[in-house]
Amino acid sequence: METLHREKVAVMGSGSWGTALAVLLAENGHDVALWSYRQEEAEAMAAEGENREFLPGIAIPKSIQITWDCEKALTGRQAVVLATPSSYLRSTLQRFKGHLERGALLINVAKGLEESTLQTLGQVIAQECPEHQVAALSGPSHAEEVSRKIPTTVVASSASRAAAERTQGLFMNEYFRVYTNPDLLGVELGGALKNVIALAAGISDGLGCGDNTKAALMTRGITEIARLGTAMGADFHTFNGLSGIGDLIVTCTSMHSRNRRAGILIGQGKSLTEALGEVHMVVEGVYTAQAAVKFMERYHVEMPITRTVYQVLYEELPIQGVMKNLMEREKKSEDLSWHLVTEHQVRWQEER
Ligand SMILES: NC(=O)C1=CN([C@@H]2O[C@H](COP(=O)(O)OP(=O)(O)OC[C@H]3O[C@@H](n4cnc5c(N)ncnc54)[C@H](OP(=O)(O)O)[C@@H]3O)[C@@H](O)[C@H]2O)C=CC1
Ligand SMILES: O=C(CO)COP(=O)(O)O
Repeated sequence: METLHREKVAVMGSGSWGTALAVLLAENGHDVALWSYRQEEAEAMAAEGENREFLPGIAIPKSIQITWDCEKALTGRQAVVLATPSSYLRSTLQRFKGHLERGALLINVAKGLEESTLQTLGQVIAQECPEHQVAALSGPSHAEEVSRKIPTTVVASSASRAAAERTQGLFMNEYFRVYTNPDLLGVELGGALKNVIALAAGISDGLGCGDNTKAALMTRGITEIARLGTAMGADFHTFNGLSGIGDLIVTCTSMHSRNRRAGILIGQGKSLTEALGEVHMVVEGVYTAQAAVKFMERYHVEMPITRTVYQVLYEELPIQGVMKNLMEREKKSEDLSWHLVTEHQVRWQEER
């Protein structure tokens, strides 16, 4: 592996993902500050050398400066990793943007959509910090595995090639392989929307359905994600990549997935509140489902799995009705190539 360019990096958010990435960046030789929004959390991590609540068993190197003081975390740092849950991204940015260094690169690692504005997280960041370049790091990557150096691949995406390549260079090492991808919108949408499909996969497991059902949910799930994504202007091919189908596979199959675990509990008959309490960590799909329903209405696309999850979470669709809802819809054609579908349909029309 080529020698790394050492940078001063701030990781803003000390949940499981922020902590795992801070450890990875420090191991890559960077000078890292890890910011927690709560003083007690920062002090506990500093005293224990570990994030016992969100990433137990992983030693936090002493070289990492753990702090709850935004100014301390950001002063002199030219790369800033945004690792808070998506619902707190805007408020966190508003709290600390005054302390950002001029020209600092902002790298979002959260996965979600802002329901109140129907913006992607990249758009939220660009709106709050218009002077800064924005990148995203996304893909199949559970913190529990990355922090144990289990081989993992992700993508670094930005409208700016230089920003994507800089992000790639910051994170890449022998167990964490980073590809670049220029389609920031597609990368963000894949990362956010797969969480709703993972809730469906969990519900299916909780209901006692089988592998056939899971395969169906994953395949039709990526189809509906791509349908919305391409309607919004994302590149169809991105959904075949790590931040699309790759992340969907890991989230729908792994016991590390909080979305899948919450889905299993709901499928077993627990209420949303009970499921969230039991999982304890952030279950992004619960919030993304609300935004996704608004997006599908705005872009006039059908997303039956996402809509069904929304109905279970917010409209009291009985859990026994989930499969009926999906299986007994009207007959359909398996529309796979969104960029070609019009051409095929025209040909079919001509054949009639
Ligand atoms: N974990 C993973 O494997 C991966 C996560 N992600 C994404 O990373 C993002 C962060 O998730 P993750 O690290 O897993 O979250 P966790 O559930 O592990 O931790 C959530 C963190 O958010 C903190 N928090 C709570 N309220 C606020 C607030 N008002 N402002 C700021 N922070 C707050 C919590 O602190 P408190 O102790 O007070 O509750 C806690 O530190 C999510 O979007 C997730 O989808 C992406 C890839 C992998
Ligand atoms: O995005 C993730 C892995 O890539 C984390 O997924 P969960 O939030 O479902 O745990």
